[in-house]
Amino acid sequence: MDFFKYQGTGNDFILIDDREETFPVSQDYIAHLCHRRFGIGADGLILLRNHPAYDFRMIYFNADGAEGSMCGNGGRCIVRFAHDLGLFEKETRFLAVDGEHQAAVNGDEVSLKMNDVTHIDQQPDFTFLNTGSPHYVKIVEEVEAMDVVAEGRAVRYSDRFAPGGTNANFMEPTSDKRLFVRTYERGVEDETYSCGTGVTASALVAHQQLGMQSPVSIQTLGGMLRVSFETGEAGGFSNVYLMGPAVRVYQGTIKA
Ligand SMILES: N[C@H](CCC[C@H](N)C(=O)O)C(=O)O
Repeated sequence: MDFFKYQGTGNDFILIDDREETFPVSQDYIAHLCHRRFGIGADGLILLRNHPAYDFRMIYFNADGAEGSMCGNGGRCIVRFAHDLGLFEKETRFLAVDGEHQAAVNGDEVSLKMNDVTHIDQQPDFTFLNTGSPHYVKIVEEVEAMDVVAEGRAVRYSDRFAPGGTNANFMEPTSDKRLFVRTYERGVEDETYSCGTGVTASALVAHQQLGMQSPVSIQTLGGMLRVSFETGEAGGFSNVYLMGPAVRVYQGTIKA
């Protein structure tokens, strides 16, 4: 079976063209393929399937092999993959676990429209919101020096977010238009180099809490992303876009 490897700001994914629907979906098998020692190695695996009403359908699995909620960087990578497969030229519409997404390719950049965000749970020392996946966002100082794995894991497994858990983002404003964000990802159970839905959540929190204006630039361990948005009804957000590079890095064959 052929596979392709893509990455978007260092969030890396195995992409499979599964339009024939022959991929043997099983949690153990997907976890094995994503394993960085025994497998190909990736933060997640994504199947591209046909859909009668859309250019394609995205089915996303976290590195632990379980089907995940929406993945923003994975969404940008599958758009690049569909473009490489010749499924569209400049703009596309596809279906993911959280509904319809529009996207566009422009050189190395892929811009992905995210779902509107209506409900934001503002607590005294953190914010919780869903940008396709659940995200805890905390504003911190010296994010580069933090132990993101230890602190993120404590949040992820805390009673507050049981039983589903959450992704955990730690963000530091570095100018009036810029953030540095680090993310502990549930389902990978580690810090990743970048998390698209997490960066999106962080930008919206930066607007709400710090008055940061769209577009917000976000530095991650794996590179720069941008998020643009409009403020909607009753404190919500609409026309939310996640933008940044997404590229193919190699291709190969999975041993039968
Ligand atoms: N890396 C992803 C997030 C995956 C979500 C996953 N960790 C979950 O909560 O199921 C992103 O770029 O948005």
